[in-house]
Amino acid sequence: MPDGSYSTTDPRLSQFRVKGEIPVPVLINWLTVFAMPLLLFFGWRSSVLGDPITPTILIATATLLALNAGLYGVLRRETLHRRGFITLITALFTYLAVGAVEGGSAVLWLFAYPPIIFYISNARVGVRACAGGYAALALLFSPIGDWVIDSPYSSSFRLTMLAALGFEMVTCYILDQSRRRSKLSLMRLANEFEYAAKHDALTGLANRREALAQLEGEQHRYLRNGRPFSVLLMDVDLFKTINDTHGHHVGDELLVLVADTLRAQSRKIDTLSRWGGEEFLALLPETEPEEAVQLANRIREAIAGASIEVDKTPVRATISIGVAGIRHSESLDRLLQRADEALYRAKARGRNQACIGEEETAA
Ligand SMILES: Nc1nc2c(ncn2[C@@H]2O[C@H](COP(=O)(O)OP(=O)(O)OP(=O)(O)O)[C@@H](O)[C@H]2O)c(=O)[nH]1
Repeated sequence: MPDGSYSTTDPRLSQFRVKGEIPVPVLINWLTVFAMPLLLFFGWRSSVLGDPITPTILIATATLLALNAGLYGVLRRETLHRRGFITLITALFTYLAVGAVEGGSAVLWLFAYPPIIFYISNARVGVRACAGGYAALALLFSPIGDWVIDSPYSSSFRLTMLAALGFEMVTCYILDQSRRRSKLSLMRLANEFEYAAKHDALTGLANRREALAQLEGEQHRYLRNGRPFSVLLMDVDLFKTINDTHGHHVGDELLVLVADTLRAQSRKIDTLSRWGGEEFLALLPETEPEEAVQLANRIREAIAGASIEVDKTPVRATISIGVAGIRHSESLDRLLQRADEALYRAKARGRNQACIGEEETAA
């Protein structure tokens, strides 16, 4: 079944991109582009108004924001980019509030902080940044703040600002949680679809399409670095008789038993798949045909020894196996054809046997 472990969701969520969603680095760069003229304009305005510090702060912030974006363009380090941006805007907004820039009205820019911070960082960082910012503003607006700065803020402005900002932060948190939840369910759905597209519903083994994809991957590895691999093509013997005697549902149970036995007998690196109705294919990486035959016999014996109970009577199945190992630069079709021919021979020799391709032994 698909991996449903999404309890620590944030890192995986940020990697999972829903179509149409603005990527965080793109948003940061756009915000930087919009912020630069604003910062330069207000910097110029403050210098005209005779403020000695604000122009320097605003121009320095604009420069650092541009540098942060430029650095991302070169290094492509998303975390660095995001952290740089958060640090710069946090410092800027702190200065706007503490410095009471524009006669104190610049503190209104704080309303831009919660939506940005929740979008570009994970929920934990968003909550911490907003709670920290809110506490700092409450402190600034308290009598303690009045000792520190010559505050231009009226008491009604302070009250409204704190209430409105608190309201906005809570709303942003709720919306962000909802966005994350819907993203999470999309992610689960995508995972389930991907699983269903690659696996057989009855046995849970890889399906034929996935097996072919794995075979192609293994063949590329073989052509690149010469690592051999083998395949086992397996077919349940006289399966029609089992179905006819006990019913289709018992046939299905036996297929599940065969799949479970295959899983128990093979290695982690092997790919097991349901190749067709009662046919299975095992892809055995880094395995010479001789070793593959040994494994095939182990599987065959294990399956012959396993049973399901029908009306208190054990019902068993046996399988026949065709073994083939990749040779020279042959195609996958040829390899599978040789495995099929070997399987045919195993059936012809009386079933419940593993046969290796004849050319294999001669090679
Ligand atoms: N229960 C069940 N039966 C299936 C499934 N898929 C295919 N089959 C049956 O598998 C049987 C395959 O029969 P045959 O191809 O005639 O071969 P066989 O009876 O296994 O005989 P040999 O292969 O010669 O040993 C058919 O009766 C199919 O209906 C499935 O998913 N569930």
